[in-house]
Amino acid sequence: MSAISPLACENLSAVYNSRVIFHSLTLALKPGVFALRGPNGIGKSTALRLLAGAQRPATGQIRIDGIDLLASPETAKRQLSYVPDICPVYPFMTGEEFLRFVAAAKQTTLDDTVRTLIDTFGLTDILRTRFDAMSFGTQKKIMLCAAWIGAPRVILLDEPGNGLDGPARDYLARLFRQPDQERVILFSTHDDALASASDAVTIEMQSLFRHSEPATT
Ligand SMILES: Nc1ncnc2c1ncn2[C@@H]1O[C@H](COP(=O)(O)OP(=O)(O)OP(=O)(O)O)[C@@H](O)[C@H]1O
Repeated sequence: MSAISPLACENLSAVYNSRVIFHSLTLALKPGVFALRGPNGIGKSTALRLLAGAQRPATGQIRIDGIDLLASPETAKRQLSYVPDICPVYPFMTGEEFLRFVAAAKQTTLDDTVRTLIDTFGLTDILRTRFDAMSFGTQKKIMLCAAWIGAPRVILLDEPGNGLDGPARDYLARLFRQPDQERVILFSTHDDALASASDAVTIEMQSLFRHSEPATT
């Protein structure tokens, strides 16, 4: 196993319109599955957006598999997948087109792992449907399948159980339980059942702030 932490950050801070949401957020995760927990407004979604490179931190450093995400975003993002809670909609694409688009962007193909995910989520027939004709939960399942494309070392999921039916949530928990010696999965959730069924290590958001209390709403 590589000694480099797949996901690490130091002194991250997030500021919206000069309001500090948090600062000094620091972590270094070994491979495993981690549930990011904390009250509404503490900054879980914001932290995941920063770690995914979808939003620039006001200060701090992020390393994906040892690569500086802010200095070398394209290289770092090859080892990273991120599924936000509200997924961006690709109205004119079918599910299959979207998955192939992501695979092409990652210079790979849809491997057996992804095909198994598609099959188990029951998506095979609906892959020919356009996004704008899919339910929220179906869109979410396709985005989750996309997260596994290219076997990234870091998968960041914001409330991955939201919108999923019971069997799909159970499957997600089973998927999280599969040991992977190389990968970090970090997901935020308010769903106690998903957190415990997935055997995830709980990370309280509060514990990541080194020097001060975060702002909450
Ligand atoms: N785009 C934005 N502009 C201004 N403020 C924002 C923005 N996004 C989030 N915030 C604020 O940042 C704080 C943290 O929000 P965030 O969504 O990261 O929290 P959270 O822990 O994920 O909350 P929840 O559990 O409700 O999903 C909140 O006070 C929120 O109002």
